[in-house]
Amino acid sequence: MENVIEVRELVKSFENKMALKNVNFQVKKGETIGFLGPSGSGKTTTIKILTAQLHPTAGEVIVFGQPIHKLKDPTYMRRIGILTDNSGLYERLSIYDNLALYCDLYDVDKSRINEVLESVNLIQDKKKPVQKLSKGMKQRVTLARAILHKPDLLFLDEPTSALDPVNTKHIHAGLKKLNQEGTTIFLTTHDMQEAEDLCDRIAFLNNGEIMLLDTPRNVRAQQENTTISLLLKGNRTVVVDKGEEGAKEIYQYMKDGQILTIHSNEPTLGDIFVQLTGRNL
Ligand SMILES: Nc1ncnc2c1ncn2[C@@H]1O[C@H](COP(=O)(O)OP(=O)(O)OP(=O)(O)O)[C@@H](O)[C@H]1O
Repeated sequence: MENVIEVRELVKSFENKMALKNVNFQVKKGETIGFLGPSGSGKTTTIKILTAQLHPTAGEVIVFGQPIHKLKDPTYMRRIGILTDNSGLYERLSIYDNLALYCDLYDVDKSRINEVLESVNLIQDKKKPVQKLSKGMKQRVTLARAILHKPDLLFLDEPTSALDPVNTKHIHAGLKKLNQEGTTIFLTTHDMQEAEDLCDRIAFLNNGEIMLLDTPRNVRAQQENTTISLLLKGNRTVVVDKGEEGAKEIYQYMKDGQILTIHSNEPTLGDIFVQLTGRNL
């Protein structure tokens, strides 16, 4: 399948700080890929390079089959949507009018505005001026703006960082729909659950290096889940190893009719990140 993004040996240095160190990855058309990492690991720098807001120090970055500097060309810019925390919204204009300006810029029919406002749960608020909105609402307006023109490639820098669980769910549903309609999505997040819900593949980024890049299922499968929890009569929980000794213990409890439930203790993606990097997200 066609690669929408190709990154080879990417390096980015700021003065004496190396923010990205020999980063390599590809993103296929129609994929949703997530970059996960703690603060300062290089997530935003990666997005800024991929959207031609920053120059790489070294390496090759290809988007839509073209070297990155070509992205400044309006033909390519139209194919991209970007959500960052730098909103650039017009504070005195209403939500609707902010989006209407973008419709003119991107040559999009204004009927699309209500559609995107539904998908970010803001249809009731469309007449409100941006300056009266909460942080989470502003984040949803910038997301609406990023998807207004149904981009082929959407970059989302922590898309739900300011949102409550209800709106997060709403946004996730909207993003899945957009992805099903063909938009390739590149997102960054601190949130493991978000990565699992949305991403076909996830990259663990630590100190500017990709430690692991795979499907959430394969990432989990690489780690041994070493224990099994047994809930016994009398509300007692026992944790046993998955080896022969554990099997003997389980057999004994079963024989004695003690076991109420059994479940294996799968590590979460968060646990795996800590195992790999020694750092929390
Ligand atoms: N313009 C800049 N000048 C100097 N250093 C920078 C600049 N931008 C980023 N850095 C440094 O590069 C590293 C990576 O930063 P980046 O913003 O990409 O991290 P991040 O993973 O997005 O973090 P966060 O989750 O906090 O947004 C950090 O050490 C940061 O201080």
